[in-house]
Amino acid sequence: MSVVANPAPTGTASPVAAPRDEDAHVRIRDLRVRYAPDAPLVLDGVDLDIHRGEMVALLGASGSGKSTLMKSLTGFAPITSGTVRAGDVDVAGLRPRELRALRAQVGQVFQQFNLIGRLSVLTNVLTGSLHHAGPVNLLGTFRAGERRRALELLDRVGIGHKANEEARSLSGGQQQRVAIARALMQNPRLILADEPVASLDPKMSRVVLQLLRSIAREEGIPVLVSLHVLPLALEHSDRIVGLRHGRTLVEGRTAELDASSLAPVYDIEDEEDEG
Ligand SMILES: Nc1ncnc2c1ncn2[C@@H]1O[C@H](COP(=O)(O)OP(=O)(O)OP(=O)(O)O)[C@@H](O)[C@H]1O
Repeated sequence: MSVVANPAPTGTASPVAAPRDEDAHVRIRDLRVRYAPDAPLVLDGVDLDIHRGEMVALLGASGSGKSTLMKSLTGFAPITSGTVRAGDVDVAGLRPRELRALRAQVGQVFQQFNLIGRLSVLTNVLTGSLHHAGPVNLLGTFRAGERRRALELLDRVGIGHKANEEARSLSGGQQQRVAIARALMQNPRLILADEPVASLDPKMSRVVLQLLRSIAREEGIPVLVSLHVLPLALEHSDRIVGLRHGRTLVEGRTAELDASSLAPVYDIEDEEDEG
């Protein structure tokens, strides 16, 4: 179970300890990250658990460390101290080959979709399987089983009828669903979605977030999603973690949080006081 943080008084934000479950798929403990030896800490003692079947929303002002926290799970951020575990893998100190294997198991979804626009929707989804394969001719050599699976996934995200269209001809919301199908094509053990709805209108944002949450629930894949819009986090997550200046300011079950308990995450006056 989790606790609702008592938002720290102005200027004294502090991490909040919540009871931890040793079975969590993701277990981050006391993570500190700095990008260069003399640079300031970007993450300063962050703990995070994500369980199977759970969608956790990451909130925080620009620069609070959300992307860095996600990158720590795929070895793209330097782990200065602390532990980062994904499944049974300790991310710090992995060799390049081990890192590639880890990344193959993590589905990633980004704000800008990152599709190959001139290729078909189906081929874009199929590229998700390349994480587990050697170099392949993108246009010809996917196996029939992979094509079937890609079509199933396109149906799963609601755009099977678009399979043969060029990716660039789709709307933003449809492209993001292609990106999610591509992530699922990896058979991921974890999905990281870094501001996946920042380029979408409110209606499409809801569609995409509902889809991610249903994937978490129905496939049991843990999902970590960073968001900028507080009501979306309150509507579409099981748990919320609010970062501020690289520290956990608020953490709790979404059902136990509301806009006022999360407001300090974005408290601008607080920043001015600290300056
Ligand atoms: N590769 C890097 N090298 C040096 N500094 C970095 C690097 N990546 C991020 N930072 C710094 O780390 C801090 C946190 O950045 P990060 O992107 O993690 O924040 P964020 O909360 O995701 O922000 P946003 O919401 O704007 O994407 C920022 O001060 C940023 O400049």
